[in-house]
Order: sequence, then C-alpha cells, then structure tokens
Amino acid sequence: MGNETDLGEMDNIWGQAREELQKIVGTDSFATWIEPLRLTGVDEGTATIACPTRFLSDWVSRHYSDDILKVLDRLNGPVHRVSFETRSQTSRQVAAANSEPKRPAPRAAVDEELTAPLDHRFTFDNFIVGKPNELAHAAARRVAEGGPVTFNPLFLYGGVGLGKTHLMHAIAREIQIRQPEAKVLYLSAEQFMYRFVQALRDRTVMDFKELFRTVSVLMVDDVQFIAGKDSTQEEFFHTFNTLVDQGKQIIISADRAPGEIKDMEDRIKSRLQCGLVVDLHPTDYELRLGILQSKTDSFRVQYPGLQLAPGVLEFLAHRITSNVRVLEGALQRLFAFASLMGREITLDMTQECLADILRANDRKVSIEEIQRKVAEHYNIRLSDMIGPKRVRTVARPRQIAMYLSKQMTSRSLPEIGRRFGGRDHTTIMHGVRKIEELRTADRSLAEDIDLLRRLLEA
Ligand SMILES: Nc1ncnc2c1ncn2[C@@H]1O[C@H](COP(=O)(O)OP(=O)(O)OP(=O)(O)O)[C@@H](O)[C@H]1O
Repeated sequence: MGNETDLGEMDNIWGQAREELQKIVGTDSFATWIEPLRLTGVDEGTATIACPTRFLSDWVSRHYSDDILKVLDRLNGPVHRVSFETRSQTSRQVAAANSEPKRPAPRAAVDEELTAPLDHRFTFDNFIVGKPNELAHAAARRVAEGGPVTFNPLFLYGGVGLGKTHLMHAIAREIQIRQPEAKVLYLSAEQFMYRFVQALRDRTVMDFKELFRTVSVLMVDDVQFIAGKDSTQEEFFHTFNTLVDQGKQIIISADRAPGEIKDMEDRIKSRLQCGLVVDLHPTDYELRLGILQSKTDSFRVQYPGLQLAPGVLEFLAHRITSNVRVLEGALQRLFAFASLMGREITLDMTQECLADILRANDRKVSIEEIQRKVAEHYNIRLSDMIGPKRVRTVARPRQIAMYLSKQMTSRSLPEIGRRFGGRDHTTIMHGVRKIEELRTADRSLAEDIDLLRRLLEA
C-alpha cells in the first residue's frame, strides 16, 4: 500500500463499501461515524481504516467493525480483520520510523482530535421532559437556539444518569445544525486534561491555547473531574475567562453544584456560578413512565412483533427509581430476553428477568422507620415498640412492625430482636408467624399492612 495506484484502488473499494454501509447503518449514523473514515490499505486479510480522531476510532471499532468487516470481505475478500488507525498514530509511527527526535504534532491533527464525536441518539427530540428536568431542558434549548448570549456559562448539574450528557450532545448538535459555521468544541473535562498534558509534553501549549480560544462554543462535560488537578484548573480558568470576555458561549456539566465541588479553586467556582446554574432533579414516576414509553417505541422497531402486557411499564416506573440509565438497561434486557424466548413480556417475566435490578432498587427502609410509622398508625408511643407492655393494643402493632422488618429489610432475626428492646430471635420469629397467620384470616389487618408497606416504600 502507499503508492498512488493502491490508494486509488482503495478509494474505489471504499466508495462501494460506503454505499453498502450507509444502507446497513442508516443515513444519520453513517454521516456521524462512517463518513469521516478512509480505507488506506488491505494487507494479508487486514484492512486498515484511518480515523480522524481516537474517539471516533474507539466508537467505530466497538459498534461498526463487524459491519465494515463483512462489507469489505464481500467486496475485496478475504478480509478477516479491521484495524483502526488515527491520524496522530500515523504521524507518530512515521516519526518513529524516521527515528528523528520527537516533533510537535501538526496543528491540524491537534484540532481534529479535540472534539469528541456526538452520540446521534442524544437529541432534543428524544429527550423526555417532565417536572424534574423542565428548567434544565428549557435553558439548554434556549442556548442551543443561539442568538445573543444570555446565560454564560450555562451550568447543568445532576446525579448519575439523569441526562446531562444527553442534553449536552443535543445542544451541540442543534447548534451545529443551526449555525454550521460555528466552531463547537465539545469534550469531557477528562479529555481537556488529557489534551493539556499531551500539549505540555509535546510542547504545543501555545497551539492548545490558541485553538481553545478560537472556538465559538465551548462545552465541557463532567467538570468536577479537574478538581484537585492544579495546572489543568489553572489552564481551564484562563480559557474560560478569555472566552467569556469575548462573548463566546460556554456550557458546563457536573455531578454537583459549583459551590459543592471539592478541591476546586474558589475563583473558578464563583466564575462557574456567574451565568445560569440549573439542576436535573431525580426523576419522578411520571417522567420515568414517559421515558419508558418512548424507549419502548424504539425497541418495538428493533424487536417487531413483541407483545407487552399492560402494567409492565407502570411496574418498572414504580420500582426502578435509581436513574434513567438503569431504567433503559432494564428495558433493553427485558426486550432481548423476551425476543430470545419468543414470549410476551408479562409481569411475571419482568420480575424473573430483572430480579437483580429490582432487588438493588428496593428502597432501603430502616427498622426505626418501620417502628415509627407503625406506632403512628396505631397511635401508640414509639417507646412501646421496644418496651415490655404485653396488652394486645401494643403487642399486635409491635408484631406487625417485626413482620414488616423481616419483609422489608435484610436484617436477621437476632438483629431485629436487638432493635426491639433486646428481644430474643425466637420472639421475633413467633411475632412474624403470628402476623402471617392473621393476614390470611383478617382482611382489615391485611389492608393495614399493605397501606403501611406503601407508606414506607413511598
Ligand atoms: N429525560 C430523558 N429522556 C430520554 N432519555 C434520557 C433522559 N434522561 C436520561 N436519558 C437517558 O439516560 C441515559 C443516561 O443519560 P446521560 O448519559 O445523559 O446521563 P448523565 O447525567 O450524563 O450521567 P453521568 O453522570 O453518568 O455522566 C442516556 O441513555 C440518556 O439518553
């Protein structure tokens, strides 16, 4: 490979491969992931694909290498392997082959390597809006629509898996569509640090600074990452100030509010707070159900013909409260499982297939909370839960609290006994059994228990 004829032939094969790949992966994914690639050679069954950035090469090799392999094998077989090569790797390999002293990487390569590719699935269209995220969504939309810079910086924060990255990608994508000439630089704080350290090592810090200072929109995800990294913070601070002074838009995300990021310099914290700070709150039931319905619509395309029993999505929205990523993963597993088994997705199947996720999401209720709620409900004193009184009006609620402690916590009988005034584990076992018996015979007691359980789970 390498002479002009070979390159011409490679271009020819790649041209045909691209047409087939576009049909396989769809126009959007093709434009984002495959379009920027080039076939540079095929040698002893290994096809080499050049990628402009390492992020792109990581993504493509994880998601599309099988498709590329199949297509190339068909067009130019036999091809057994696809190897991805980024431009900087190529220049490093050339430098090593020439055994010259290390030279700074060319400017263009640094530039292209800086922007992380956007995930085409993260758009405003498929971001479901509910009470917990409506403010963050509205602010993100406003910034993405462009116009005079209103909030600078826009600081989005929230717990794990609540949609920060999704919104960041949606903003970047929307700006690119509305203002194709704008130079949008999106990267994680980790990538910012990595590139900065690399620039220090390669002595290209001036290029690094200049590049950052020429962008129109800077977006940095997970900024808490640079806390405690002194020189990266310093560089970030200067970049930030220069861009804000030039009226360029900055959008930052983090897992907590600026004031709560430990080991972040105060001057940076205060700079981060000077625009608009909005948070993504933990999801509520309605938002979770909305997200599940929307994801189900897309899974139906992927798994056509699968039946979903009524109540399954509601059950999941009630039970999986941790974060949206877990919710999505659960649904994905459920659809994959049902399609493998060729069965309808029922509530039973859901419980069976997602037992581990459901267990991990069970709200942790403490014995003390149970005692308090039960005491309130039966209008007795909390101290009676652990005291010696044996009158039925006290003893029965106490047994109900023992029963719920066994059902709703993972504590052992001796542990529960200790929390009930140092009672023996056999007393607890007796109490639990008594309530189990009564439950089946006494409807009003069964209803009381269900109500208490719901209150404790809420
Ligand atoms: N409101 C929403 N509508 C649709 N999908 C959502 C919503 N919120 C989150 N998601 C989905 O949940 C998953 C996790 O979201 P994302 O990666 O944006 O979370 P994050 O807040 O950046 O988390 P982390 O703190 O781990 O970086 C993604 O697949 C995203 O599409």
